[in-house]
Amino acid sequence: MADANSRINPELVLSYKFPETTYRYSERDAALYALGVGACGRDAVDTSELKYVYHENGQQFIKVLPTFAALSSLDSLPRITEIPGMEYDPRLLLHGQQYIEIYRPFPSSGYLQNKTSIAGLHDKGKAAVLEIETLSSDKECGQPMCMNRTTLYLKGAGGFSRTHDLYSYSKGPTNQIPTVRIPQSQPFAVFEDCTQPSQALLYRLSGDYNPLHSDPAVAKIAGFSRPILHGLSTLGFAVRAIVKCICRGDPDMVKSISGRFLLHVYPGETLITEMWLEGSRVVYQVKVKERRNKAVLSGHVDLSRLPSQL
Ligand SMILES: CCC/C=C/C(=O)SCCNC(=O)CCNC(=O)[C@H](O)C(C)(C)COP(=O)([O-])OP(=O)([O-])OC[C@H]1O[C@@H](n2cnc3c(N)ncnc32)[C@H](O)[C@@H]1OP(=O)([O-])[O-]
Repeated sequence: MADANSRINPELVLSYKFPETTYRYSERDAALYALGVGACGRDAVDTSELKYVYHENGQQFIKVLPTFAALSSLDSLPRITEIPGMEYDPRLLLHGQQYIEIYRPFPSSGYLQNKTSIAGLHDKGKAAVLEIETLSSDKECGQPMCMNRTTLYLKGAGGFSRTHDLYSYSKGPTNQIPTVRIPQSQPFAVFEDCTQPSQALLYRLSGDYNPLHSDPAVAKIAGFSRPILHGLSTLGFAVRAIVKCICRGDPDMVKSISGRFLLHVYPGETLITEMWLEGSRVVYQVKVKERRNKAVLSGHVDLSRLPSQL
C-alpha cells in the first residue's frame, strides 16, 4: 500500500508531456562511460578493450560501447519529480528494467534530440512501476539513433487503483520485460569481472548523480548497508562481457538489449556473467560471487548477425 509520502493520480500522470531535450556528447564522455562499466578495469593494456578508451594503433576515433545508448535518455528522468499527480518517495526509487534498441552504431561524439513519453504505469500493490520511453535521433540529420525504455520501481508508491483490479497501463502490448527463462544447459560462455570499490563514484560522472550511489546516509534510508552500484553500470558490465565473449570484440553487432535488475550490487563485488546462444539471441544472467552466486540481473541481447568463427 502507498506510504505517507506517496499518492499517484494515473489520469494526471498519463496526460503529462515531457519537453523535448537534447544530448551532446564528446569522445571524452564515451571513454569515461567505458571506464564506468569496467572497460580495461582488470587489465589496462587489454587489446580487446583499449579501443573504448584510447586511440589504439593509430585508430582515428575511439569505439563506443552499445550500452552508452542508455545515457541519452537520462536527462529526462529527473523530470518525473515534476509530473503532476506523481507523488512518491524519491529515496525509494530503484531502476527495475532497461530496454534499448540501437538503430545505428554511435559515433565517438554526437548531438541527439530526445522525445520522451510515458510508456506504462502499473500498480503492484506494494510498489508502482513507471515506464519512460525516449526516442533519440541525430539532431543534425534527423536519423533515429536509439530507443530506451526505462522501468522505474517506486517502492511504497502502489495502492493507487480505484477498483479491485490493480491499475495497469501500457502504451504497447509488451512494455514490461518478463523475467527471462534461464536455460538448464551449460552456458556457452562465462565471464568473471571485478567491479571496483569506487565503481559507482566513477560511473555517476556519466550523468546519474542519484545520491543512492554515493551517499551512505541516503543508502541507509533506502535500506542498503552502503551505496549501491547503478543498474546501468551492471548492465554495461554484462553487455561488455557478451561483446567480448560472443561478438569477438565487435560492439556494432548489438541490435537490442533488455535487462531486469533482480537484486542490488555493491561496488567492489565480483560479477559473473553467464551467456547462452539461442540463434542470434544471447540469453544472459549476472551473479554476484561474494553473495553465494545470487542472480542480480537477467535479460537478453539480440545481435544483427553471429561472428563467422563461433
Ligand atoms: C534510472 C534511474 C535511477 C537508477 C537507479 C538505480 O540504478 S538503482 C540500482 C539498480 N536496481 C536495483 O538494484 C534493483 C534490484 N531489484 C530489486 O531490488 C527487486 O527486484 C525489486 C525491489 C525491484 C522488486 O522486488 P520485490 O520483491 O519487491 O518484487 P516482487 O518479486 O514481489 O514483484 C512484485 C511485482 O513487481 C514486478 N517486478 C519485480 N521486479 C521488478 C523489476 N526489477 N522491474 C519491474 N518490475 C518488477 C513483478 O513482476 C511483480 O509484478 P506482478 O508479477 O505481481 O504483476
